[in-house]
Amino acid sequence: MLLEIILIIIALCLVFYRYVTKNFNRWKDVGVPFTKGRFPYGSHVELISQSRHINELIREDYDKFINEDLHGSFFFGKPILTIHNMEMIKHVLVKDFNSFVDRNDTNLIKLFDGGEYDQVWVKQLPSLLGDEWKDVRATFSPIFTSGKMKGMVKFIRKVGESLNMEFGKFAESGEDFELKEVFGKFSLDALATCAFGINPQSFEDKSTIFVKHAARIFTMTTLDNLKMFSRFIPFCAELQKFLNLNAHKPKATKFFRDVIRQTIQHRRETGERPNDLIDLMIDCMKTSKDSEENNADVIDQYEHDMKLAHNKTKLEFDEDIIVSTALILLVAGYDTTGMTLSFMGYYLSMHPDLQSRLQSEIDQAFEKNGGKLPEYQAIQELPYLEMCIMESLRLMTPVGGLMRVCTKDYKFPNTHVEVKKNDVVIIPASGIHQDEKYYPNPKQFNPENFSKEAKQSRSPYAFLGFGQGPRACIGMRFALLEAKVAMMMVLSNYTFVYSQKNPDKHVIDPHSQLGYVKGGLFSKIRKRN
Ligand code: HEM
Repeated sequence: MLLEIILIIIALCLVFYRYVTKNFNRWKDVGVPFTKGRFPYGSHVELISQSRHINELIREDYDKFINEDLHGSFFFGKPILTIHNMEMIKHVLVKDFNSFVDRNDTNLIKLFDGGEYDQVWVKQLPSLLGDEWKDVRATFSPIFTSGKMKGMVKFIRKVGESLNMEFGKFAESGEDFELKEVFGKFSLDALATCAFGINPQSFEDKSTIFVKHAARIFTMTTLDNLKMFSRFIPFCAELQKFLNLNAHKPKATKFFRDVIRQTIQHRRETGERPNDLIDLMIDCMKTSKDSEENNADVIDQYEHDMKLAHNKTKLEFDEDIIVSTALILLVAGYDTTGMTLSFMGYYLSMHPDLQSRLQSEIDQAFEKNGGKLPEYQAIQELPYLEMCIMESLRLMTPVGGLMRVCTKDYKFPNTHVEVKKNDVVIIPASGIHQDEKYYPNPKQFNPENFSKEAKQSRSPYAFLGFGQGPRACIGMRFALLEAKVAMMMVLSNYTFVYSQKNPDKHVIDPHSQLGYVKGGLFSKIRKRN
């Protein structure tokens, strides 16, 4: 009996070994340069051991193959194709988008698919597939038109006042402070106010239940990783779903689901309508006129590329789609925006001359509006402010690699390169953003990289901070508005001053979901005269 058991275990191990390694010759066979795969993790054990951040690995691999059009690697047994060539990137993200609609393949989606609370995550925009994604994206895109964003300024300004009060305390004490701790609170409160109808008041009290559950959502423990990756083991995902087991922070997920359901119910019962993102989402569920609004809003090539040509197949969703969407707006927007503001504060503290140029632009805008924060349109007309935000995003890119899955076999035009259905394609944003072909002195903070002339002189696909094409960041306008309002309110009153507490060398914290700096980024702040 013992012998039979040992033989069965050996046979299972061999099957598993074969299952993982069966594609390890894939890139060699088609003549694509690649990083070798090793059993069981693929090309980068650091991703499993969590000793390096993916953004750094993407950048290093890009540099290793910098003169190539593309390179291959493996994640566990999955072949990954990383594309460097701008024309090929354009095909994946925009021109032949219909062959690369999804961000996950049906296997990767298993990571999210479990019990009742995991379902909230499976239904989210970033994970949805094919036509279902198109339906949801087309339904909710209208909430981010510039017309709708105008109405958000009042909510963001209110949270900006708390941000200024917090900075006032640091200016008085002269203390060094960690930038993301402060900007994170701003970003959380701004998003929660707009997407959940609740101001968590993070500046006043760190221990509110909303803040605690949000902190849990943004933390990934080793146990979380184990639960999630266990779903790669054959039949494990199906079993967990059958047993209603949840891998994605069920307590916090339940909390947010209940909050949003209660808010929707309250609005329905009372007719209250502050016109925040929740109201706009509820409206979107009722109307199908979104495409007209989108068209009216197209302003440049980026927006043009982002347009999704799709006739919705399913106009009615249940309320859970609002729950999932509100939660993903919080998750996708919180850290990205908090980090971007932190990087910007850090770079401005390092470059007092650039900071004072930005302050002059902002001061003039306030003066023109009688000392008050300008209206939406005037905020959009501050070029240097946007240049500084984009340059911060270029140098410290929160989403270091854009992911697409090939949804039908595809051959890149005028090349011999073919990708098969279910192959994963990565666009290495963190590598491209530091390539001197596109950005001279790429390690230097230089907002001039985003002057009109500089932008015209390089491919539009050389900047991928918000992604590109129909699957680009849906919240870009909201994020930029949030960042602009925050910086205008802060810089009109205060000046960032470089802190000696900053690390000499930036290492990206492998435990941060997006690429934030290990140990944090510090600044001091001084009240302006
Ligand atoms: C500076 C802040 C932000 C940055 C840098 C950022 C960046 C990105 C990037 C790179 C993507 C992937 C795009 C692609 O694959 O082509 C993305 C997707 C997404 N972002 Fe953002 N984002 C930010 C803020 C926000 C905000 C504030 C929201 C919501 C209000 C948001 C919601 C989303 C959603 C829902 C997706 C998935 C879109 C889809 O799959 O259709 N993001 N974001």
